[in-house]
Amino acid sequence: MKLSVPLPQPNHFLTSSLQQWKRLPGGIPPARPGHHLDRDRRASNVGPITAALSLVDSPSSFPLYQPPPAQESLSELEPADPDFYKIGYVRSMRAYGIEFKEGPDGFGVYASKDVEPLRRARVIMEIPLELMLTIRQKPPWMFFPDIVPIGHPIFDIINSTDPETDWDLRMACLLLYAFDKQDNFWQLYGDFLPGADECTSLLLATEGDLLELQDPTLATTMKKQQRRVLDFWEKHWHNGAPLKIKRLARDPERLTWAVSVAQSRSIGMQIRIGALVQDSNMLIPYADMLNHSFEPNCFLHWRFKDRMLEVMINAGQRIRKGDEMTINYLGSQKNNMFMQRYGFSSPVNPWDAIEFSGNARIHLDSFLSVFDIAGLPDEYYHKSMKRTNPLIIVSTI
Ligand SMILES: C[S@@+](CC[C@H](N)C(=O)[O-])C[C@H]1O[C@@H](n2cnc3c(N)ncnc32)[C@H](O)[C@@H]1O
Repeated sequence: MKLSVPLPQPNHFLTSSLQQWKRLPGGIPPARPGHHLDRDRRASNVGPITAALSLVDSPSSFPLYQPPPAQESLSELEPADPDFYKIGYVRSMRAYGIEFKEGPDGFGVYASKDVEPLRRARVIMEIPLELMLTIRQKPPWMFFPDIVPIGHPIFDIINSTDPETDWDLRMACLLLYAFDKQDNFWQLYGDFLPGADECTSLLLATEGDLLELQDPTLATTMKKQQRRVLDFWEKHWHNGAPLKIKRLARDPERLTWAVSVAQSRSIGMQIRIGALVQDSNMLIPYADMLNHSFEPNCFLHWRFKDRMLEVMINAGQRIRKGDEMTINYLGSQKNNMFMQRYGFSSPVNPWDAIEFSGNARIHLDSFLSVFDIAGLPDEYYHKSMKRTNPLIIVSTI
């Protein structure tokens, strides 16, 4: 009999280090301890990046966030210049009524005020395209913003990847390149990303950790994935590689960390740039702080007209101050898929089924109620079939 039941959550990866994170005034995530880059040095290099945090309690002193002098409401947003990226103008990220802080699942996004249910979805974050790392899913590879110059050797490395399977390697290359590129926003944002010791991704797990999963199939899959990343590093980061490649990932651990960030924080999305609709992989700063729920109160929406990613509260959703804002990462996937990509599983995953050796597939809920298993958390007993919340709604405006 083959059982597929929720795996234990590997929160031990997170808990010890998370205790050290302190909330700054204004609810802005502080830089994580032990981050790999020198924040002060980079802060002095990066001039034009700002984040407008309307409705957040109070401004933070962290240089990444320079709130505007006056508070703005949604109706007062200035129209965006459609050519902003051509002229190099960097727009701000804006947040409304939320704060970023530490919670049981690492950093998360929390409501800083009550929100009454509205008939229409309501914006809580706006993130402009030029702050994201975006790469087209099919060749010819295109990047937004166009940070990789054609002649740069990282472009050849990206070009060598398998278009079908290696989106995460491409994104990791782009991320490492962005960290290295002078004045790039990601040099600052890197301080907000979890370090290798904080990331729950199983790509970073030791052999012993993988054995503890008690899921040989998942352990084998993860070992193959670790090998794939290592092979990629050995192929491109060899002794003869140019210095500008070598310094991006001096050791394989650095590349593995970047791939785990790519896997656990990026999303696939269809965006329209000009007349072209592009399937893209995107790392979206600030939105990547949203944790997962099977009953999310938010969703992501791409606003075509000014190339903004909006995080929106579901229409009709009541929010209480302090509630965590969540999205559904994968829709109707089982826990092994969540474990594989994000390094966590959920005891309330409505899509996890118990498989028997015959043809029968019994939903976990039915199994638990039929056999009246006692002593399990209440969450196991929920009966309602969850609706699938689409992660992204692409506007047709
Ligand atoms: C996109 S990031 C979200 C922000 C992250 N919590 C942080 O500290 O930066 C995804 C990671 O958050 C954690 N996470 C998100 N949702 C979770 C959940 N429902 N249960 C446990 N961990 C979760 C996992 O470590 C996952 O790999």
